[in-house]
Amino acid sequence: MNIGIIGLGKMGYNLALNLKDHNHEVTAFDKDLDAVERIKGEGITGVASIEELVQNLPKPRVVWLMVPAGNITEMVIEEASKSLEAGDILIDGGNSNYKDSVRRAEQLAEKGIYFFDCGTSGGTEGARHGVCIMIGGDAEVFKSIEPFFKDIAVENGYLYSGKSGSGHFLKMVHNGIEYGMMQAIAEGFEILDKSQFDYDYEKVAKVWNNGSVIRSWLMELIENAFSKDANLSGLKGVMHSSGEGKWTVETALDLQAAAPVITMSLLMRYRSLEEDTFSGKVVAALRNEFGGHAVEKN
Ligand SMILES: O=C(O)[C@H](O)[C@@H](O)[C@H](O)[C@H](O)COP(=O)(O)O
Repeated sequence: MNIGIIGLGKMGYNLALNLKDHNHEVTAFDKDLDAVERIKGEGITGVASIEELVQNLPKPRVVWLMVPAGNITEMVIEEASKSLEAGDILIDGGNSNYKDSVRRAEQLAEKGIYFFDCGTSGGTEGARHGVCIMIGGDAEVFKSIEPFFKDIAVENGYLYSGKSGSGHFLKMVHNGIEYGMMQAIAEGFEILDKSQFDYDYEKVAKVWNNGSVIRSWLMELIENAFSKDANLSGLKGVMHSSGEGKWTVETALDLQAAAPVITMSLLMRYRSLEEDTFSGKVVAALRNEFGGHAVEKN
């Protein structure tokens, strides 16, 4: 089958190769023309514009976006929708906010274009060799593109989750869970690190990965990280976030769903971005005022 890929970053590039491995005819575009040149070297058709990509595909066209969520996705969809026609299919495989996906599906439907919001998990390795995908959009049209998902996903690794928005909503909650799981693992190692015992963290992660209740891919990844840097001393404990955790917490609040673990793990990420905090100074000052407790000064 034919498919166009827009966005040849780490995820898009690997997805394009994964699709090609499964004998799909891939046409690829990225504004970084070096990436286009590189993928041509892999035997994939590379083009110099979105318009050319659309023209290169047989109708009804299937175009998969793999670009950063937010403004870039918005601009690329606007650009692609100028060339796409009624009956064509646009898949957003990025981490878009589900509310944007609901709106985009409605706007594109006015032109007869089918939009699928597609949460893609598994990192770059997953994109290359077997991904996990959650897909929202038209149930009937989904059947026509299901072979793509079946081919590039791991076994049982794709789900048609329902109407537009449901794919990105599911991915958002998945990422919220990811925040909480990572934070719990991190806190466990923090306690070990502050204890009187002298643990080898790589070995700890390894033993936990063999038969324990908390064995997991995340534990394997941290085992791997400890194997490269035994105490992670080369890293700063600064935890950035790209929005999905925040949206999960906002959604939980809107729905009055109690989600303390995910919420706290998001707040820990924000806290990690600051060297010192004003709130900390305020509490220190209050303790000093009412109890004469010691403060540390700059
Ligand atoms: O399932 C996945 O493969 C991940 O969830 C991925 O999609 C995520 O976007 C990034 O790992 C960063 O997310 P944060 O920047 O929010 O931590």
